[in-house]
Amino acid sequence: MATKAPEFQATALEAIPKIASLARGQFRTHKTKNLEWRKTQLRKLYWALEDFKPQLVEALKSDLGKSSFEALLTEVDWVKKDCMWMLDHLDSFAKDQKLGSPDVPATYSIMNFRVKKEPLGTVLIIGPYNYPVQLLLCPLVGAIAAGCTAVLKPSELTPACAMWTKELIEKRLDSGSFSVVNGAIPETNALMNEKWDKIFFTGSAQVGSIIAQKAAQTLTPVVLELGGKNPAFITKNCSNLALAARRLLWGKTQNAGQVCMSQNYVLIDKDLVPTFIEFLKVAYKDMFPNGAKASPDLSRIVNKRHFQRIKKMLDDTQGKIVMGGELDESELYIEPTAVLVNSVNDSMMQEESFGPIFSIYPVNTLDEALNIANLIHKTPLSLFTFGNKAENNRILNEMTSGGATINDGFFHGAVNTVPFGGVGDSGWGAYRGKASFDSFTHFRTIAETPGWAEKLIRVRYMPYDFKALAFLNRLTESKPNFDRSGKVVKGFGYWITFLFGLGGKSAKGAFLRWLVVLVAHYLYTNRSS
Ligand SMILES: NC(=O)C1=CN([C@@H]2O[C@H](COP(=O)(O)OP(=O)(O)OC[C@H]3O[C@@H](n4cnc5c(N)ncnc54)[C@H](O)[C@@H]3O)[C@@H](O)[C@H]2O)C=CC1
Ligand SMILES: CC1=C(/C=C/C(C)=C/C=C/C(C)=C/C=C/C=C(C)/C=C/C=C(C)/C=C/C=C(\C)C(=O)O)C(C)(C)CCC1
Repeated sequence: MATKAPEFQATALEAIPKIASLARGQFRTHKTKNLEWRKTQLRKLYWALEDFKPQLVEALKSDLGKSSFEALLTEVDWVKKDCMWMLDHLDSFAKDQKLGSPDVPATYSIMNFRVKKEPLGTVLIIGPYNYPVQLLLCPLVGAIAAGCTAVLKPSELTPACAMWTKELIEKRLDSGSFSVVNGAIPETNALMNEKWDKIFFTGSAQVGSIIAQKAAQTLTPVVLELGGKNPAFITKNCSNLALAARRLLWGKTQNAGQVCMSQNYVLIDKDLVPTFIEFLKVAYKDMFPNGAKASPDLSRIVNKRHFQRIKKMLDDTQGKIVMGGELDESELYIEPTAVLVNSVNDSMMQEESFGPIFSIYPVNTLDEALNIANLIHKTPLSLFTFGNKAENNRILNEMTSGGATINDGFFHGAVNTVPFGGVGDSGWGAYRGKASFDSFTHFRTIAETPGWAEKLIRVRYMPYDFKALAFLNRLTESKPNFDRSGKVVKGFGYWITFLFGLGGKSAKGAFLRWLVVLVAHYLYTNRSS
């Protein structure tokens, strides 16, 4: 039986410097460098999540109206899987990486170049409200794996989750190495006044910019996982419009569309619009046979402020609601809603939805769709394509995004082991899978110069000797196979490479090469003078 979450309590401002200093002190003991120590923390986190599961599921219900199905699939079990995956791969990630060819030229191979994976140090992780467990604790898995100590700042908008997270981290993980500071802007500002070795921020672009500016003052590196106005493209060659409608509706129903990577708007060939709307309604009926409000699966909007923000987008639109449209503030309920619009300046195109609503914008051509999408937001977090192969490739080629899914809603972000991150103003850096480990790791290059090699490498010392330099260059410089206009020159080297590439590495290939050599030799020796 789950107990009710402790009442939300912000961490005392004067305690924050001590918490940060303790985490820094714990890092300086060097215990986190030990892989077994890190694994123990990951194992403890796994079991803490398992043991606090009922509390977290209930907290997600009370903070966001999240169903227990989603609470498990996308939050608690998600992070548990992350712990297990990291435990399985940590040894190989943390191992020194020997550097050889092509990184190290053969002439320097005696220096035993290698890359040592070092923890960055003590890091700050700031989380958003929409997936309060997953988006706070997955970065933590990366930080623990890399050997960092960490202070976490959950969103104050999900207070029950914030309080349980504090309890599970501080009761179960190494004391002082991992702490949770609860609170809002003053507490985050107090944290930002401390020196960190990295700040991992997930949230809005507006706050991300504040964090990045403050971090820049102390040259602290930041990862920013931000939002975006994400487009979906449906072309006239879309092979299954019903499936496109169903899958895009999914993107706006999970967590009531409070998913930073779900679509904001759909650019669709104008001839397909009426059928697409019909298919959306069919998919809606399938998912919510008794209406969305009665569904036990649909989350609620996190609070009145966000409810009003989403409602304003609907109030301000000049478009026509073609699916959904019901709102009930007393329940923070917003029905999955599609709005047919005809202007890029419409509120439904210009604002980030971050809720269960999206717009449909009819276009005449794919060129027009690409122009509009690039105009609305050039570097969104995601994009989705529903066209034929050539069109999908064209969209991916002509518009960038943090990640992308072909033929579905946000599936590229629905697997916990592949890298996830934004581009440009939708985010800096990536995590999940190995990227989580890398994100908190310093890749430190080490060289080791043997004493016996002194004579070989003395060219570097003064007084400089140009003859020795010329000799070194002969050994290390490669000749360009291109001329000043950038064209590849097919000289002797090219034909030799071509010849040796003929037929690949097989015996047949070797036979072919010798055949060419013999024929060339025969032709040369028997040429008419
Ligand atoms: N790329 C990604 O992985 C994700 C991005 N997001 C984005 O996050 C936003 C929604 O999440 P929110 O929690 O509302 O984001 P938010 O930016 O309002 O808050 C995020 C965190 O920053 C803190 N914060 C808020 N205002 C601050 C200030 N002035 N100074 C310092 N700290 C401050 C909050 O306490 C919270 O912990 C959306 O824009 C969404 O697109 C959300 C989830 C995932
Ligand atoms: C079981 C067998 C098979 C395979 C079955 C398959 C492929 C099942 C697929 C299940 C699917 C589609 C599950 C969908 C899961 C969606 C998830 C986990 C969504 C997660 C969303 C998240 C984490 C959201 C994050 C939000 C973020 C970051 C944000 O707001 O920014 C075979 C292979 C067919 C064989 C037989 C058995």
